[in-house]
Amino acid sequence: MLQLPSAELHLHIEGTLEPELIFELAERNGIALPYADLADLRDRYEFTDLQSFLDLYYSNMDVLRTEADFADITRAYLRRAAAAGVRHAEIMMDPQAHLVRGVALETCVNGVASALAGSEAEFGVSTGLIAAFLRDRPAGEALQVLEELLAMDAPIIGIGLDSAEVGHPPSGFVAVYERARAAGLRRIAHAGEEGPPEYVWEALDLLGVERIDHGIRCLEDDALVERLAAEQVPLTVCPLSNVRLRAVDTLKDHPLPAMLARGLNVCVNSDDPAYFGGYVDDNFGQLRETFGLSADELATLAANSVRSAFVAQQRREALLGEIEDWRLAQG
Ligand SMILES: Nc1ncnc2[nH]cnc12
Ligand SMILES: [Zn+2]
Repeated sequence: MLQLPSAELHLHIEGTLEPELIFELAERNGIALPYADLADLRDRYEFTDLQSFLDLYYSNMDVLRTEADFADITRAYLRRAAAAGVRHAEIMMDPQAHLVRGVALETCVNGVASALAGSEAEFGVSTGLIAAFLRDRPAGEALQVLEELLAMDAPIIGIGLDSAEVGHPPSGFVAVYERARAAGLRRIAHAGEEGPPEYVWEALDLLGVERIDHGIRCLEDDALVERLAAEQVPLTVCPLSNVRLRAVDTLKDHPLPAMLARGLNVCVNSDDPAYFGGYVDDNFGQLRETFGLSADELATLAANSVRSAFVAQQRREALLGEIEDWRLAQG
């Protein structure tokens, strides 16, 4: 296993729900699953686009009911991420996906947060929690949930924007991002995964985001590439996700090498590892195999992740030191 120290900046906690845990939680909560068995569930992990994945992702979340469920899924991710070399994780959660099912905000936030609180001691992984809003639901609902998160003093460091991208541009969420900025929160958004380069421009110019999640379609717009490179805007790229959601045909066709060649600030992430065939070490490993990346190039990708993290300077420097030690140890 490739144990490159890195920061994982693009990870949906609900996307770490492994098939075995789905069955375990269903039994614990007395829920009848619409699958005959594990094999039947696994057979459904074939996606044609983002929406075909989202349908299964939202459906499987139904097993998450109690604070303990949210704590367990988070602890399972942290254990696996630590084994993958992740030393800092900024974790998105989708509060609206739980609220619409009748699960209280406190239940999901406190469950995830309780696991994160013990993460450094238990797994050596520092963490941050990011509330992501669903762009295919009304912006007014997102603003109301943000107000509730602020009122309950939820331990979030920032906000994000995810779910079905095409037809739901960032421009609809200006008020949400303005409120987050005023509250001192960090701001990121998915853009340019399936959506056009215009959505990346909007995320930067209208929402004031500090990082772009995915951003791979920026390559269709030279002026945008120049802007992203000049400002070194972090792009949290998820190679195995892009293959499984058919944004690219195969990993060989992935634009990551082209993005690096254009001087973009790219890092590697797993997005929804339980659904896309791998955690961050699998992403690094398959990139290395496919593109013949050198230890120096892998270390650059890892250093990009640490430099792009919302983390204290002292922690950042310690992690950069670990990456340099890893690079030197590769010979
Ligand atoms: N890859 C992805 N794109 C948009 N929304 C998501 N929610 C979970 N994973 C996502
Ligand atoms: Zn994502």
